[in-house]
Amino acid sequence: MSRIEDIMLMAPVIPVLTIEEVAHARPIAEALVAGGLPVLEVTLRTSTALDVIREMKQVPGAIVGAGTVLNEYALDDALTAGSEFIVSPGLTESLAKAAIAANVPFLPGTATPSDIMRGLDLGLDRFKFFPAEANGGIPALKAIAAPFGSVRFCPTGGIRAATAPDWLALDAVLCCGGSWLVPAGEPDVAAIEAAARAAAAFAR
Ligand SMILES: O=C(O)C(=O)C[C@H](O)[C@H](O)COP(=O)(O)O
Repeated sequence: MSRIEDIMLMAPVIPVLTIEEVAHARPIAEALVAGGLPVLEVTLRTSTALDVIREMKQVPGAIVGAGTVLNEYALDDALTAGSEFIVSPGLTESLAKAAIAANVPFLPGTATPSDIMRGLDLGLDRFKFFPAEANGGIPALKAIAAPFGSVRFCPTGGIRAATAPDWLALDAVLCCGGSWLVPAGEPDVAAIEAAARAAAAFAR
């Protein structure tokens, strides 16, 4: 089993976190881990993201990765901050080769059969399906995955608590990602833990 698959199987949902305030990092990570979601994707969409990764890594049980990794430079920054896995919205050969060379679990985004074939050529077979809902939702992933029997996905983008179980019911889906667990603003840790607990209980 690849190491990215190990991470994908740790919980049914990977919270996608865009956090502005470094002070929010630990309480949010603690609430998610307490609720049963240890795998945390911190998007590199804020100037604070690398510090957020460093803070979250202090939380026992958290497996902290970087999302929105767009190129090799962002990959280097993410690894220096201690990211334990790397997520990208897309798949470029330069980023994929750098991630493989760095020996870090890597989940690149795919939206089409050609994306998947480029990934397979590079030796990858676990992908994000992004943007999951806007790209046609469950019927699209079913159709796109059909020719690729052993490929597995983490759909992300537009998925919410009410729709995640339907995605998780697909054979091609190992887990799904989403930002719904942690709304923007001052964190309500009780609500985050409750949302995590509900998500952690989703069957797959
Ligand atoms: O930043 C990235 O690397 C992305 O690929 C985008 C995120 O995965 C989605 O924005 C999450 O989608 P929502 O759950 O609909 O908010």
